Parts: sequence; C-alpha cells; structure tokens
Amino acid sequence: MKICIFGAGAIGGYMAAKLAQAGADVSVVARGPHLAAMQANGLRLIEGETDTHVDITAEEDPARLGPQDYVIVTLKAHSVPPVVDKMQPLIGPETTIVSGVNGLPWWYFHGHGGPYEGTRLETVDPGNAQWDGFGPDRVLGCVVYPAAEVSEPGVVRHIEGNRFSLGEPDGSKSERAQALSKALAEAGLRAPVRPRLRDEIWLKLWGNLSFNPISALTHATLDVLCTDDGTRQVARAMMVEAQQIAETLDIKFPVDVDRRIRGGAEVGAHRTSMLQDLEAGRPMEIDALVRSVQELGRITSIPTPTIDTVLALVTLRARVAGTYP
Ligand SMILES: NC(=O)C1=CN([C@@H]2O[C@H](COP(=O)(O)OP(=O)(O)OC[C@H]3O[C@@H](n4cnc5c(N)ncnc54)[C@H](OP(=O)(O)O)[C@@H]3O)[C@@H](O)[C@H]2O)C=CC1
Ligand SMILES: CC(C)(CO)C(=O)C(=O)O
Repeated sequence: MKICIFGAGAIGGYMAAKLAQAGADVSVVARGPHLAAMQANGLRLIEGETDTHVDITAEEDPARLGPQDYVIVTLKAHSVPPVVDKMQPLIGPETTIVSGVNGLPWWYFHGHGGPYEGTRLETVDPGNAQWDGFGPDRVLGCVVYPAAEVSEPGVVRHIEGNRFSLGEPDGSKSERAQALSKALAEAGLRAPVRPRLRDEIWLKLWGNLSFNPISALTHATLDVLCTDDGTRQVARAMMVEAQQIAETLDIKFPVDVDRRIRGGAEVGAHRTSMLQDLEAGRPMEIDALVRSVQELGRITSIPTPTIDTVLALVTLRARVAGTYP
C-alpha cells in the first residue's frame, strides 16, 4: 500500500513518522527548510520522553513519487485549492484522497442524501477546484484529533492524542477505509471507521468556529475565553446558531453547548491554532472554520448574526495583518 502525505508539517509529519517507523511504504511532499532538513537528516519525532528518527522519502515535486493508493492531505485548508493541479501525478484510477484538514470539508454534501446532496461550498472550495480536480468519489473523510507542532525544520513534536477518525461520505464501511484504518493502527494510531463522521466534524467545528476567532481577536487562551463571562456568551451564541444549522442537516451532538464550552476550558492555557497563526504572521483558517458555517446558514436559511459579527471582525483583523485578501 503506497501512501503519500501531502503537506507533511505538524500533523502530516507525525503521521508520516509513525507510518514509516512501522515499515509502511510512505512518502511525503513538503517544501522549504523543513523539506531540506528531512531530505538531509530524515524526520525526527519527539513524543514525550521518546525521541526517534526515521529516514523518509521527501519531495517537493509529486511527479517524482507517482500514483498512490492513498494521498493524505494535511495542508492548512486554504492551501489545498492552489495545489490541486500539482497533486495530479499522485492520483491514479484507484487513488483514495484522505482529507485531514480542519473545518467544514469541501465534500460535505457528497453522499449526504436529501435536498442538499451535491451542494458545493464556495467558501472552502472556491471555483470547485477540489470537487472537479479530485472528484468527490475519491474522498475518505478524516477528523484529526492529535496536537503536534514543527518545532524546528525536520523535527515534529507530538503534544497529545493519536486518533484520526475516518469515514466515508455515505457512511459505508468500505474496504478502502478499513484497509487504511488497519495501516494506521499498525503504526500505533487510532483510526476508527465511523458511520456518521459528520457528527464528529461538527463537534470539533463547534469549538473551532467560536473559540478560534475569539482567541485571535482577544489573544486570550482557551481557559480564559471559555470562562470570561463576556466571551463565553459570544462563543455560546455562535455555537447555538451553528447547532441550529447542523441539526437542520440531521447532525446529532453528543453533548450540550455548555458541556462543550467547559471541555474547551478544561484544555487549559492553550493558544488556539488561529491565534498561533496570527502571531506567526501566517494566514488563519477563517474560511474553513467560520465563513463556511455562515455559508451553510445562508444555504439552510438560518440567520447567523453573532457568527456574522465575529467573522467580520476576524476577517478585518487578518486583512490588517496582511494575511487575508
Ligand atoms: N497542528 C495541530 O495540532 C493540529 C492541526 N489540525 C489541522 O490539520 C491541518 C494541518 O495542520 P498543521 O499540520 O498544523 O499545519 P502545518 O502548517 O504544520 O503543515 C502543513 C505543511 O504543508 C506545507 N505546505 C504548504 N503548502 C505546500 C505546498 N504547496 N507544497 C508542499 N508543502 C506545502 C507547509 O509548509 P510551510 O510551513 O512552508 O507553509 C507545512 O509544512 C490543518 O487543517 C489544521 O487545522 C488539526 C488538529 C490539530
Ligand atoms: C481550540 C482547539 C483546541 C479546539 O477548538 C483547536 O482545535 C485549535 O486550536 O484549533
């Protein structure tokens, strides 16, 4: 089974290192100093007290790797549409594309059923680049739970978690999903195949939608913004709007909104990924985490006044930082 991880930064690098250590046929596509370090010295993974090193095939040009059984995409959401053409040499007739990206996935309404079946989402797939360039039938969904970072070029530091939930858009327990689940399990990762992956997508998105932009606007850590009276109410209002949209789309939340906010607070003094991106001068995943939910509100005719307000503020914040068009 040939697996290529496209965008092997924090999450992709963690997966790649675990798969390579387990003897899987895995390669990575990367760029810049991180790529140069992996090519020169291999990939180093620091997990708690364990510090390992593995040689890995790392390329900038996918054409040097050829067609794969699985391409696992672990880019930031906004980085995917521009590389659809570049990824084509990795894609053969049987290639499965695994979308390990936060936020609402571009394939959301593929295999969804009902009146919204096949609806395209402009906020996460402008111009249908992924829908047309990959084809939704190739896609296997994935919700990424671990936290990791590239601590220096060629070095990935795992912070916590090892679960990558997988799920077919139509909820079936396909052979391709089970085969990848097995390969990831052999690498020491948990990869259950879920019949209702969209429920998990929403449970994660619920927090990212609200906590992440509020943290970018306030520079507060999760424990603070989830317990401060004012920001907790803003987050809660955004989450209630999102819940109305999600439930219209037949999503089932296993916890209520206040439990979810308490869960955020319990993570502790964490700087959300959006705050980390803002502080590092990188683009934030505003479209995939926030604007996509506003788009779903428009599609389902559900008003999103609080989401609209926070989205306007964080968009302007990004523009002022020079990281959003
Ligand atoms: N990190 C975490 O703890 C978690 C992340 N996630 C999600 O996982 C996804 C990936 O995040 P994360 O791993 O943190 O992101 P990273 O930025 O660490 O990794 C993405 C990598 O892709 C590289 N890249 C970007 N464009 C290209 C290109 N055209 N060709 C080759 N390489 C490219 C980036 O290089 P460069 O640095 O040069 O841009 C970077 O090394 C995101 O959606 C994120 O929200 C989910 C849960 C936790
Ligand atoms: C904030 C958190 C932990 C969950 O919403 C997260 O996933 C992020 O930092 O992006």
